Amino acid sequence: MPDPEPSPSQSSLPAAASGGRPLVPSPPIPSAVDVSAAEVRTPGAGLDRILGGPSGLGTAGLRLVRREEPPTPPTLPEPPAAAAAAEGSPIPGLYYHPVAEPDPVRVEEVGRRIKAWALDEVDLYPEEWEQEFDGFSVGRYMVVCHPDAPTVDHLMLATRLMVAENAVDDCYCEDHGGSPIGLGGRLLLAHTALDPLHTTREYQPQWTESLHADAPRRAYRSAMEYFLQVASPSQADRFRHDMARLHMGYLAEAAWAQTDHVPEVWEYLAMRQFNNFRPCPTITDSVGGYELPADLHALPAMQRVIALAGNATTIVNDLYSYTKELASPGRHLNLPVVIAEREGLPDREAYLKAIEVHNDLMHDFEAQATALATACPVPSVQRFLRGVAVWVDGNHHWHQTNTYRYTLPDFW
Ligand SMILES: CC(C)=CCC/C(C)=C(\C)COP(=O)(O)OP(=O)(O)O
Ligand SMILES: [Mg+2]
Repeated sequence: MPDPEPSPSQSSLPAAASGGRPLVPSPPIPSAVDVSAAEVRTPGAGLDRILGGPSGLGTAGLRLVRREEPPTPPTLPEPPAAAAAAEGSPIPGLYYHPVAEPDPVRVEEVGRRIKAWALDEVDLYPEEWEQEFDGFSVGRYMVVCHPDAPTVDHLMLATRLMVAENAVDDCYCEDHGGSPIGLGGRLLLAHTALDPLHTTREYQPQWTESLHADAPRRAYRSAMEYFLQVASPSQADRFRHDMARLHMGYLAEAAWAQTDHVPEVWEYLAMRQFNNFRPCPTITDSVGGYELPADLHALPAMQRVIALAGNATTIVNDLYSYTKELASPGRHLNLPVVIAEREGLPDREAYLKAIEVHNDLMHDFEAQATALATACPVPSVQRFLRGVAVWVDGNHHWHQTNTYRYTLPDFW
């Protein structure tokens, strides 16, 4: 992967590991000073065991202190007057953190390279979809979500995967030929582009050929091939697991659409925990050029932080895409729509309640992340938590400023 690297005018993270200040005025990870002990689950005994390392005969070399530490990230920039420059308005009452504008040099380079990949390497879309592809502004999205990526090559890992994930959603599930009918089969076969089929010599070639059969599979296959050049086996496996979660969420949404079923609010939230941005923030270490070890990623406290972060980012999408989804054919479920239907609230009240749900998720995410960062003073954990928090903030920024795609309802 060649990298004519534009000099980043923005980079960050983690405040703790770099000794610098955070790029965004976001939660004080890893300082837990403002979190009441009653609100936060203490990371459990599993953490003590991992931090202590194995204790049996001959295990001294396996202790946590022997882990390779993440590289020190680049120097932090001056905080810009970013929010003022951003297009689009934030949702009134939404709890979020403003971020620095993404480095325009990186945005342009990622935008140039992703278009070349889409057109020349995976033949992603027909000419008529070009405006929509450009309007998605995936370069801006990924640069703002990964300010600590050491190179544009690293950013491209996230960018290709983001485009591929959206191609699957659009072409298999939603408004570019998607349908709930037959979705399970399509998703499973596409999933094999991430998690390969191991079969007999007779059938292997047909499977290999199938990975070129449509744009979603070409995109998944290629994006994963690049990702595997950088990700460790456990990072790759983490990603596959998160993608399986995502596909399960798509299937539940589709099943409800097929029978025009509106789930209860908690059931909708359960579906949306799977049909979720989670696979994007959880590659923050691969994109940052370091690794959160598998046993630390698997900690229940880390899993809770990741789930809360993913849920907050995804409800942000429900809120910003509300009018787009109301205008789409049929009934498109999102949190305000489900609250209105299931709790008998007027649209505006339901929307305002959905904002509160989002804000509660954000506060809980920050409290749990702070508690974990305090309990687990390991540089890769600190940096990963910071990376997830910045992804959450960058995701909000992209939704707020993507006025090509999203418009706020007239509720204020
Ligand atoms: C990038 C990625 C992993 C996406 C998976 C789930 C997904 C498509 C979203 C969380 C976005 O939700 P939605 O389909 O409602 O998107 P738009 O509102 O149409 O932008
Ligand atoms: Mg949406």
